[in-house]
Amino acid sequence: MDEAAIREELAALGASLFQRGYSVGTAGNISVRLPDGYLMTPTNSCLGRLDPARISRLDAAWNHIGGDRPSKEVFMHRAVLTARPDAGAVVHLHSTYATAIGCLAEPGETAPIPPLTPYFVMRVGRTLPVIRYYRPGDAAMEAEIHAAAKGAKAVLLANHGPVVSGATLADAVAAAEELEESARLALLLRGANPRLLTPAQVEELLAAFG
Ligand SMILES: O=C(O)[C@@H](O)C(=O)COP(=O)(O)O
Ligand SMILES: [Zn+2]
Repeated sequence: MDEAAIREELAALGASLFQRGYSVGTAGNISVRLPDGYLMTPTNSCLGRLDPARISRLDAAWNHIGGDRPSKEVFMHRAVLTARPDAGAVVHLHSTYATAIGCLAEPGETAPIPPLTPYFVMRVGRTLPVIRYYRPGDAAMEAEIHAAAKGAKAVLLANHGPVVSGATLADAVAAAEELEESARLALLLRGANPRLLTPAQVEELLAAFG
């Protein structure tokens, strides 16, 4: 896919997330890896109304070289995309249920959402490290997210929201949606002692789809 097509896809998927309530106002940001740099949603932009031509362009060293000023979360996205060379995109949301889990979980926890359904394991994996609270845009978050993302497709920022990677932009968006629905299920079933997938069932899924 050429850059123009990726810009169009980014705007279309941002709008889709926004229209279905995964993002409200100007919350959230998305980045996509290119052969010679990155695309990133502009700071203070609404995911529902992205103009493909104004999406921020960064070079391979993460310098802003075109489009509107990039998201203040460059450090967050750089942390994941440098930790995971196979990742092609990163989606950060303030989606309600995942963020609620991020307000309940303790920083350092690695599985704040239990393995309730196969698709969560297939899309997000076995672990979802909880990163301690940092002010949005704080460069200090980069090292902790980078270390955690080496072993996890997604991380959960305490009192802030999820950061999800995928091989492609479509994969990252699908994983972010699945994470949100799994968080919703987990909260719905909180205290109800639901049956979880067994470790052997999780292993089987990871071997087949991980
Ligand atoms: O929570 C925040 O402030 C940011 O993480 C965010 O979601 C939106 O920031 P920008 O991408 O800079 O608009
Ligand atoms: Zn945010």
